Amino acid sequence: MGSENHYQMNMVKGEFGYVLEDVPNFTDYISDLPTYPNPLRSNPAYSVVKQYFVDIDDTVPQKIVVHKDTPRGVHFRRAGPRQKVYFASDEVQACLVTCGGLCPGLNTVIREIVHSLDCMYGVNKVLGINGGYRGFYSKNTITLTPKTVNDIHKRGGTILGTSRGGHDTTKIVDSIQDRGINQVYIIGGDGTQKGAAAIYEEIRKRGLKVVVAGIPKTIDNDIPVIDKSFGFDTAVEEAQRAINAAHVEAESAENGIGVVKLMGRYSGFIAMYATLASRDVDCCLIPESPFYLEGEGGLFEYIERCLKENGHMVIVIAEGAGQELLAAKNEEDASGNRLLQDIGLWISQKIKDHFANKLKMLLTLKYIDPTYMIRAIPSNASDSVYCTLLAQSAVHGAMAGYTGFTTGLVNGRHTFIPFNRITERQNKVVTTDRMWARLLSSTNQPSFIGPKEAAEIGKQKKPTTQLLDDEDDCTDERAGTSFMVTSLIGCLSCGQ
Ligand SMILES: Nc1ncnc2c1ncn2[C@@H]1O[C@H](COP(=O)(O)OP(=O)(O)O)[C@@H](O)[C@H]1O
Ligand SMILES: O=P(O)(O)OC[C@H]1O[C@](O)(COP(=O)(O)O)[C@@H](O)[C@@H]1O
Ligand SMILES: [Mg+2]
Repeated sequence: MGSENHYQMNMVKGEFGYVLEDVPNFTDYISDLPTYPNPLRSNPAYSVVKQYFVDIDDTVPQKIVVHKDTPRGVHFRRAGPRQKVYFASDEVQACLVTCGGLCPGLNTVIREIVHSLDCMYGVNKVLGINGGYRGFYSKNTITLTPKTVNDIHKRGGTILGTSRGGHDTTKIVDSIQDRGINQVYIIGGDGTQKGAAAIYEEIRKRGLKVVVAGIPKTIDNDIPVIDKSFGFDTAVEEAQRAINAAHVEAESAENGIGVVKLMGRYSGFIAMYATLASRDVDCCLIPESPFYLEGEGGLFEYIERCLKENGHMVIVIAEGAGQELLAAKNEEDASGNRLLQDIGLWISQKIKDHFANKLKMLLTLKYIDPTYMIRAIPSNASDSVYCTLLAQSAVHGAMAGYTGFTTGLVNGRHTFIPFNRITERQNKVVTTDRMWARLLSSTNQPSFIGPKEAAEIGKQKKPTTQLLDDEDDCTDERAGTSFMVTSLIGCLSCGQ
């Protein structure tokens, strides 16, 4: 076994190409810390469970489809309770913060962290940071108890409030130190996890016994490595209501077109899965698949054909799709995310103009943008269970002295993932994978790829049985996953 230590990740190499991308632990930078038996040993609910504690050597492979001669590949540390913990119950002062855009399930995660700390580890000092990162140094905290958070999972949004921008590492860590906080739970997306990594690094530089644990939140499902993010199922489900409405409107009019814009700044997962689930959608446009309007194989030609054949059609468009067709806005939000133009409005106008002016064809187009209605609802049943497990994993990891990690589901198993793995790239729909092919075959829409490009892609294609070794690689089975979308159609990221 060889090992390399970095601030954000400990890399352990074993036989047959085994690699463990391990998360940091207090023991990496603080010596002689006392440990305590895990209080769960005497918890009546859990003490009867056989093998309740996770073995120190348990790891989860990122790639689970293998050939007999393929290297074992990258593994992540399995989440779950450990025999020993690094905190006495009354020593813990925890805090929670939610950052970035809203997502169904935020309140569920908050509730479950507070409840897990209390019921599993006897921890009852938990603070809520108000209004995202800037709340650490500019707002009062709120006390969170099992009683005060008991019903919050039934509400959308976050009881703590959230914000973009305002990340000031020094001020945040000063505030953590001043308040005597030693467990920081940070719930947020890619930007938030980058901020969490910076906080962890500063804490480590100062040599503090303070855990930084991330819980990945992204309604767009744009965080890599994990099977999927909480709130995603809920968003796909809620999007059905908008698509149904668009379909009803379109079907009821002569040459009716329903256009629905769904979230997805850089990744079209919600649009793709909402389309696959609905079966009423005739065209799905996502950021990863550029499209064009005019000419052979273009969108206008396809719309004309749909209207001739069916008398109506439904188009789903992700908010980040086709941005290259619009004049760039060159504006950013407070977190540095590029502000997008309203592609739904733009495309609706283009379609109307084309059919009125060029084809002299009468059509009725209705445009629906349900973005904030979808984001604001509470998590559905499947996401709520997922939120609970993520929260419990974060608490188990923190109590066991792990830090600088994000909890996440990898191949249906809960794991601790180093921050840099989560923040180094974005998860995107791979349009050369099977899931996008399934979508194209279900809608019958054009691929918007010219014959020349298709030939190029064909040339690049690896043999179908070859296992992919690149980082976008994914696996066929989501072992043990009972989630609606994943278990029905396969892996969210690669479409297998
Ligand atoms: N590179 C970064 N370094 C430190 N903090 C960041 C970084 N990017 C974003 N943040 C902070 O993370 C928070 C949330 O980021 P944002 O991009 O709005 O949402 P999300 O986390 O959902 O992607 C903001 O407070 C922002 O200032
Ligand atoms: O209007 P806001 O709050 O800036 O949010 C809009 C953005 O939020 C999102 O829902 C996701 O944002 P996050 O980066 O916070 O996860 C995007 O789909 C959308 O572009
Ligand atoms: Mg983001």
